Amino acid sequence: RDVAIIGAPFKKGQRLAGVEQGPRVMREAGLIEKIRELGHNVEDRGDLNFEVFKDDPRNYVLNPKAVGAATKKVSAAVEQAVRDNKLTVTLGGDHSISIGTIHGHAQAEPNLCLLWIDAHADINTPLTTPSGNIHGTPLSFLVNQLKDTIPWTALSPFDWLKPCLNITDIAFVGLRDLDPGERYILQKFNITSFSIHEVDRYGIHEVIARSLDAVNPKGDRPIHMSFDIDSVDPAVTGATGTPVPGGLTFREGMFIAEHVYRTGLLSALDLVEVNPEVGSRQDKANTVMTAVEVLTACLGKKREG
Ligand SMILES: N[C@](CCCC[B-](O)(O)O)(CCN1CCC(O)CC1)C(=O)O
Ligand SMILES: [Mn+2]
Ligand SMILES: [Mn+2]
Ligand SMILES: [Mn+2]
Repeated sequence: RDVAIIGAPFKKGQRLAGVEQGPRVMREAGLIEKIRELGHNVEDRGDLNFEVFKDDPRNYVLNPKAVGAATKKVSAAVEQAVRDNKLTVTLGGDHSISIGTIHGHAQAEPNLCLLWIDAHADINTPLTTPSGNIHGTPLSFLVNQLKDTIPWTALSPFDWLKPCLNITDIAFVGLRDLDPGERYILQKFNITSFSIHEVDRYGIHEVIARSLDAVNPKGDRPIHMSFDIDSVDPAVTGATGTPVPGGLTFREGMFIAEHVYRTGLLSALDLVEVNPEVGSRQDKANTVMTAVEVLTACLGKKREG
């Protein structure tokens, strides 16, 4: 396949500095070359430039202008790459960028299904978010069934955005830290979700197989996978903004990636929330290495020695 890499050095979906360095540190770890070594024709489309907004007062959520403008750019870039028939990889940056990656992907592939690999559901609405950080809310902006929970007129920077996902198109893997509003939404809509408890109970193969069976039963839908590095255990990936103990092992993360690659249906992929300024130097090295390994496994690298 032809692969396009898009850098989204974005941090305004949350409060910590450093997550905007994600694309740089993943490239410096040789990501592009490692993907090329797999035989792919890789086009690095560089980093998107995001407009800075001086006055960006909180309006339910933090940095609405910055996030609205940035995600609009991300959407256009991902849409173009998918239309160019590229397997499109977007490097974050915080998880708010997925408002753009999924919207853009859906313009070109309306029948997509979504795998959300994360310690968190990121489905708070602007009214339920406990932090105001948009990286905890991206799915509420995208899902048809939640469109009436968004104060669209107040959030005019998002007026370009039309919900494009059915809540039944989503499967969560790795959940272990939900807010009350999120728990309510997951239960109300009976969303397919496999927490770490289920990973322990069924094993990762069964969990990813059931996830795909739920959202792509006929194996005929393009897959969008949004991989938050904090889905993996912080002992392995401590360089991230919202670490939660008891996450996926390195091997479980790799298994998810390998299994999704083998469907042959992966169409767009996000790797987000790598923050090299959080934790120790060892945390940074481990986190960047894990991110790069997961990405190359998504693109066909096999653990066979
Ligand atoms: N659910 C959180 C975390 C979002 C993480 C976004 B990411 O993209 O990294 O998945 C808040 C989580 N929770 C709030 C209460 C605290 O005691 C513990 C953290 C939120 O701020 O919405
Ligand atoms: Mn290729
Ligand atoms: Mn997370
Ligand atoms: Mn996330």
